Amino acid sequence: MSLSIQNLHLAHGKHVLFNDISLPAIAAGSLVAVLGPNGVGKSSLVKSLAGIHSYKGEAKLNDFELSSMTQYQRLKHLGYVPQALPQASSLLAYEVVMSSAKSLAANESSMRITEKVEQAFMTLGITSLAMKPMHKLSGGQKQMISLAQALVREPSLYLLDEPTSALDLNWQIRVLEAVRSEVTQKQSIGLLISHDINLALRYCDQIILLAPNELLSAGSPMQSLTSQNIRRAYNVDARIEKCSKGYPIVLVDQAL
Ligand SMILES: Nc1ncnc2c1ncn2[C@@H]1O[C@H](COP(=O)(O)OP(=O)(O)OP(=O)(O)O)[C@@H](O)[C@H]1O
Repeated sequence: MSLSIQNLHLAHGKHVLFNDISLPAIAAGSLVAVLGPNGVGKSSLVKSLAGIHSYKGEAKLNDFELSSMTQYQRLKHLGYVPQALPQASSLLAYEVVMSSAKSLAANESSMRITEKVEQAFMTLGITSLAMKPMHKLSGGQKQMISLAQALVREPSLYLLDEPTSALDLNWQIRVLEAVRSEVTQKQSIGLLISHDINLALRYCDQIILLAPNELLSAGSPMQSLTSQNIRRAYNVDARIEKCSKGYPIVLVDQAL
């Protein structure tokens, strides 16, 4: 499986976000960070791939043009986790994840669906939330249920719009380790929008770095996140160092 994006043009009416962006092919098993400053078009890019906004150009999962997919094919192949948290309701978290699993599973036994739902809660380490009503969950807990709704459908392509923005330090690591291992084990592909460069450096194979109207770089984390590129994208002076555990980290010296 691979994701290919060629000559992509994204706009909201007359407001052009990107013109003619092409990326190196993204292979199965890759987790790819989409980074860049506020308002640059990260969510718009992912929403376009998810079928929420239109695009011009080519965005293919294998040979399948994403914009030509039916609603059912999108449900089957794409795991979109939006920035917005799921709605508060009296439904149990378990029921919310179950309904996501059932939306696809016409040919699966109810025992198999139940196994998948339980597995999604276990993968994320959130079984203690399963029997809680959605309106009693915190923001971060709701965010994890939103991710469980995507995981349970075992998509080929995850489109994750800041999936750890509401999570504390411990849960950010646990959730990203779960996503990383899911993508590797199932040989799916993940696009992960984030403002946390250090998490992206730690968990992603590739980084797409965006600046206004421009793809600054797309490649390995160390290729993409040079001081020069970070400066151009975010207007800050920054250094890439290694922490005592050997992970690369970005240290910001000052905003310019
Ligand atoms: N539905 C829409 N209609 C018109 N303009 C939009 C729409 N959605 C987003 N925009 C505009 O497109 C630009 C990119 O927005 P987008 O949400 O994609 O940015 P982003 O990089 O994800 O930002 P952030 O990091 O702040 O979440 C912004 O200028 C925004 O105002």
